[in-house]
Amino acid sequence: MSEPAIIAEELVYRYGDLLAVDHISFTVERGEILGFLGPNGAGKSTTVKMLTGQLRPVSGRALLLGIDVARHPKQVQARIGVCFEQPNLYEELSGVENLQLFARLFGVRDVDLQGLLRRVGLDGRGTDLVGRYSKGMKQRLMIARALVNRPDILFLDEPTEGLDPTSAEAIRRVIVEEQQRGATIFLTTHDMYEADRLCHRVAFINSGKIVALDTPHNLKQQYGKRMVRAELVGPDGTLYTREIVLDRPETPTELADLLAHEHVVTLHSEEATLEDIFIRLTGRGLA
Ligand SMILES: Nc1ncnc2c1ncn2[C@@H]1O[C@H](COP(=O)(O)OP(=O)(O)OP(=O)(O)O)[C@@H](O)[C@H]1O
Repeated sequence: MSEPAIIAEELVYRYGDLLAVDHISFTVERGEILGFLGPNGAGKSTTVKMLTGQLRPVSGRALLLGIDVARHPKQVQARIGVCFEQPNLYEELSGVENLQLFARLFGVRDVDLQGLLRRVGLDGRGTDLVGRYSKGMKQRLMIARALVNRPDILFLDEPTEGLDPTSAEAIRRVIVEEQQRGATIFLTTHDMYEADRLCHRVAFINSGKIVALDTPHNLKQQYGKRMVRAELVGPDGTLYTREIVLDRPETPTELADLLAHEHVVTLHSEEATLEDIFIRLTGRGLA
């Protein structure tokens, strides 16, 4: 079996007295989509900066594709794609010129830039100056740029935030296509629905620590409550609802009573969302 795409071993980072990342360890397998979820200030960007060689950990080690990032940042950077934080595009150049510049930087020759623009929904706009692009267009160009060197690992920060639903869906499609090509995706997001849909596993990060890391399914099984919500009609004809929590010893009797003695109009099963679970684990929301 090939070695994992990412190994983080006891990573620590401080800004002065502030412990921003507190002994974080995890592994991401090749071809996996890992969601990295946490509220503002949790330490997500700082972790990514250590993984991508932009910050040197105070202690601990990051290995990408088996290479020690702090020792060989250039070697690692040639094999990854990063779309993170503030747009750093050349506004006085066109979209396609920005991509060409990046391709030259990486010594990539045979890349289909028009194809890349098409994938992020910027076909027909490649010759426009980036300075005239909207915020969402710049974001999509940054994603295209991160793909220029056909990266083995793709780091994406909130890739669909602020995009209209059609563009957001196009970007999610690109993420899945990249994964199918064999790339590993490290996806930072606040969007639990997106994480649930796209990610094989999600890590919850809070105050510089990973508080849970598992598949969305397992997290829901382990921490979430499944329930049945029934809409009922009372004797006087008014509608009311009742919730029955599943997976408890008394559940079968409660459900049988409900069906035998009440007038049930609708019956729906519901499971906890990742957001519910995050709140349960940390006492705070993701916003
Ligand atoms: N350059 C810096 N100097 C000092 N403190 C910083 C710096 N960058 C980040 N921090 C602090 O480190 C902590 C972690 O920040 P980080 O940017 O890693 O969080 P984040 O999870 O990426 O947040 P967001 O979702 O807002 O991007 C925060 O308390 C933040 O204020």
